[in-house]
Amino acid sequence: MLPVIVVHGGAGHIPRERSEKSMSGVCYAARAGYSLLQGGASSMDAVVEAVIQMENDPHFNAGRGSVLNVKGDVEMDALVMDGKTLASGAVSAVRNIANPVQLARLVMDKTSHACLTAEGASKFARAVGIPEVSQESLITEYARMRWTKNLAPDANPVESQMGKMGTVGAVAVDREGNIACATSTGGMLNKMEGRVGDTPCIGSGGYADNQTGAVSTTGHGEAIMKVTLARLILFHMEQGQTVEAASDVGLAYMKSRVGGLGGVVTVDPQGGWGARFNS
Ligand SMILES: NC(=O)C[C@H](N)C(=O)O
Repeated sequence: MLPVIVVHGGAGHIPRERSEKSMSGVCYAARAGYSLLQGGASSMDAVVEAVIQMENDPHFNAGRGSVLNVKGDVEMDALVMDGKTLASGAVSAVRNIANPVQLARLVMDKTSHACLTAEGASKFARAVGIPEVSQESLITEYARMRWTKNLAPDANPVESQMGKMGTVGAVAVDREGNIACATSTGGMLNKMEGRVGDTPCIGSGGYADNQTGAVSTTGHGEAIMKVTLARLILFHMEQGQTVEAASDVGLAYMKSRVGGLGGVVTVDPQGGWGARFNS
């Protein structure tokens, strides 16, 4: 079958001066993943490659460019899931690495666990030879500026969170019909130290199942977790809804039930795809 990849760079408000760079960043990532798929690579290889490209791009809230926590530090979450075996790997609250999605994949491939967190994740990264990078190298001037602005007494927390939804993710179906998802984020601006969002939690930040499809989510993590948004959308697809309808129903439920805003990219096993948001 013809392979498909769909990527997202978050569903928040993008300031006009950053929109061109965000657009070219997602296009570049989609092309990088798609050229692997065209060469016969697996959907897992493709989604990881696409997400690495966006983690390396400072215009997104993932890897370099991540938002800062309350202490002004970067702590990142990432997830991968393989729809053939339902294997998954994740890292949460991890520091000092450039590509958390790569580490999430190694958790899946090289451990018997589904998620490693904080210092344990860093130790694992060292053990498998992932180079350590300085916190400074992950922090952009823009992230620092938003953090400082958010500390001001007249800051508008709703406005500043909406600007911070540039989590990245991808879903893909390869030539063999295997499906995968990957999601990576710096989380929410000003989050508490150690806060873990939806992104590394299977069913919330993403889900992939060859029998139904795959979803990668972005938005307010605490709301996404309340409704397990990715799995909820796949449930509606199992009930016969199209990719787009199921995505809209899931997002609408999150909004009406818990007031949550966000966005998703979704694929089905036939290569049908959707990119929907309510933010
Ligand atoms: N930008 C985002 O999508 C944030 C992410 N979902 C989180 O809550 O950590």
